[in-house]
Amino acid sequence: MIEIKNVRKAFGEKVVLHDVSFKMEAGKTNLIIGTSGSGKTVLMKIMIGLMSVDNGQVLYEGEDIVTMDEKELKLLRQSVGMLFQGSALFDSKTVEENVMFPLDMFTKDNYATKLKRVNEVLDRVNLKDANKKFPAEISGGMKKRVALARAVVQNPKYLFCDEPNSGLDPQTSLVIDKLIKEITTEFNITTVVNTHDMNTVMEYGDHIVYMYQGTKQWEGTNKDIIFSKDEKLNAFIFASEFLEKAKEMSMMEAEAALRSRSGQSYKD
Ligand SMILES: Nc1ncnc2c1ncn2[C@@H]1O[C@H](COP(=O)(O)OP(=O)(O)OP(=O)(O)O)[C@@H](O)[C@H]1O
Repeated sequence: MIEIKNVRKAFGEKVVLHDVSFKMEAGKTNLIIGTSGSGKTVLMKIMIGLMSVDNGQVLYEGEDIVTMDEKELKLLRQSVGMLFQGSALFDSKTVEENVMFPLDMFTKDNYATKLKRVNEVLDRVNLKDANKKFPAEISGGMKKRVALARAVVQNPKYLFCDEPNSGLDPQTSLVIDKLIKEITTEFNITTVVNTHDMNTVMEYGDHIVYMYQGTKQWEGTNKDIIFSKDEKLNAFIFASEFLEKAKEMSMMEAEAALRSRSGQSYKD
């Protein structure tokens, strides 16, 4: 579990995070959502220890990373996997070499052991027979899967995904979301996803933190969102007519279910 407690961050006079607190639990897809400039990226960088805080704590299983030195942070980062926007693969390395990179960096395993692990994770993201291909030779969705394989190759306890669906079509996005969700549950990872994708929010939002102008405006699950009365959250989530309609329909269905449970007819 990762817990953020009373985190404040300012750049000069400008406060970009005001007293933010929340918990991200293991085995859950924890999402951070919010409009552009609301502080999601800064929050993510702080959670990974790439940016300092002015105030507050960032606790990994109760251990505050704010007070850790570089050596302790480096050790912690070995249990953290990261999936960046745009995949961030090395163009001059093959798929296999890209996925093996963290093992080359952080382990002393021999090649056969590393290759076995690489093949396991490539298999897990449904990417067999792509080992010798270069990033330029594969699709955007495949690149994301390679990047995900690389992010989990060291069996991380924590997984950070920054806009994992950026640049992908809706169907491929769903494949990536599903994989992230499955891997999170399967290996009981504390996964934190920074996303703008409403499909992800509705489908995989086990726990959602909505950021508004540097404050945590709302927190809940994808099911709670449907019934939320928070005007700022609603304006953000139901900005499209399609989602507004979906909300209305869900409300009607829920109402009908409640009425039938209490013995009333839906036509009442
Ligand atoms: N290094 C920095 N120096 C000064 N201001 C910064 C810095 N990094 C971020 N900010 C400011 O902090 C605020 C929050 O930025 P952040 O990148 O976290 O937003 P975001 O919610 O991730 O936006 P987006 O969805 O567009 O990526 C913005 O006003 C931004 O200009």
